[in-house]
Amino acid sequence: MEHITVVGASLAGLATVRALRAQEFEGRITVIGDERHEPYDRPPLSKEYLAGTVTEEDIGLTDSDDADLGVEWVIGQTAASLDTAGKAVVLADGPRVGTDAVVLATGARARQLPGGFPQGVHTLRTLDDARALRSELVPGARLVVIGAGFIGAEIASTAAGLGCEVDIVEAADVPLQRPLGAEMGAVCGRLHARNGARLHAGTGLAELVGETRVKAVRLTDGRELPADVVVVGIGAQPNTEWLAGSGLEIDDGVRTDEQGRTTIPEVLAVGDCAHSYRDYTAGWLRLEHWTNALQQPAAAVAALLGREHSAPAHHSVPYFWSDQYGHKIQFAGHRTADCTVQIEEGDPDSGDFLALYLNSEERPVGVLAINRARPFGQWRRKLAKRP
Ligand SMILES: NC(=O)c1ccc[n+]([C@@H]2O[C@H](COP(=O)([O-])OP(=O)(O)OC[C@H]3O[C@@H](n4cnc5c(N)ncnc54)[C@H](O)[C@@H]3O)[C@@H](O)[C@H]2O)c1
Repeated sequence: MEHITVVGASLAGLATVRALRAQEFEGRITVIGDERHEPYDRPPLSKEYLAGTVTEEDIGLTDSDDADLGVEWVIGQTAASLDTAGKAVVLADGPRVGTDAVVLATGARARQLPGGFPQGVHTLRTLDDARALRSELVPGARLVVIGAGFIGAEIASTAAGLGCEVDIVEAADVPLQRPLGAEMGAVCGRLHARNGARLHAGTGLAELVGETRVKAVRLTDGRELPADVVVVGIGAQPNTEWLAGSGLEIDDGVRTDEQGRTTIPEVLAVGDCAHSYRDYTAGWLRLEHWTNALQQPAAAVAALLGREHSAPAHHSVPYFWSDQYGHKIQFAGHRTADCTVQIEEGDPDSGDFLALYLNSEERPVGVLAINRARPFGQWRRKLAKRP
């Protein structure tokens, strides 16, 4: 194998390149990325970068060691199709990048509302999105956030800290219901009220009011919330449309095994765009977590280079964290519908506690902590030891 092409120049793409060199691949590497920026870290976009406490330079992911990776960066260019038979990635403006293998690391994008919308309505996924939103979050601005998931909650928290008036609209009965369940989702929901943001749960967006510029948000329950700025944080979808016709199995992401192998040899997928069979959960999961984008590529590269036996298997426990109103929320493991929650230490209402998720056999399969990083780390390691 002489030339490997990585499509996607964000965390998973960069982690792939680093893993290729760390695992002694000495051939040519090309990285294609459609954003016009070098790889940067996304978690600060809804937190410190939005708050203005870190700069664009601070969130850059590459360091001086990366200069030695010997990579050809094709930045600001979109891959339009994958010709698996002809072994090439075809760029949107025509050129073909011939290659021996491809690692897909195209990530996901923010789900958009259908139809057009007036000015003042934002999504947040990219640095350019964050720049545009940041300029609007001035003290006293009335912000309505649609969706109280990770993005919505973090932006609400940052905006409240900047002196904005914040309303959050959540379709489910509590925020973060899918990852955390109803009981702990409600605990996270109470953080908003305690910090001056109004959470409207169990209702959705009916209409954005305003012709050229947004003025209000009309809810499905008939209420109208005045708005100077609106953020839509209603989930993400994998960037895989360009792979239609490639022969890859696509179903909410590119289907892969634990190591990122697709159904086509020499094509792998990693990070947010990969819908992988996970040994840890004995099921299919498309993880949108930073840690997965960082870790999965090393295993994928080992599989690609035929070095699985010398590289550690990728069985890591799913993990995410979120920073909201000065609270560090951390979760590891996998919540299933039959889980019950047991408070191990602290008190959920104090915003400082650790809870275990027990399956029907009373075995811990997940751990949630707010502001309890140390015991959380111990539990995370214990969960990782589970077969
Ligand atoms: N700390 C973190 O891990 C973190 C932080 C920011 C972003 N992210 C990533 O960013 C991506 C997007 O995050 P997100 O928060 O948009 O997705 P999400 O899936 O976490 O949350 C979306 C929320 O919007 C709600 N919703 C959906 N449609 C709605 C509607 N019409 N009206 C009101 N509510 C509606 C859902 O019930 C859900 O609570 C994900 O990939 C996420 O992992 C992660």
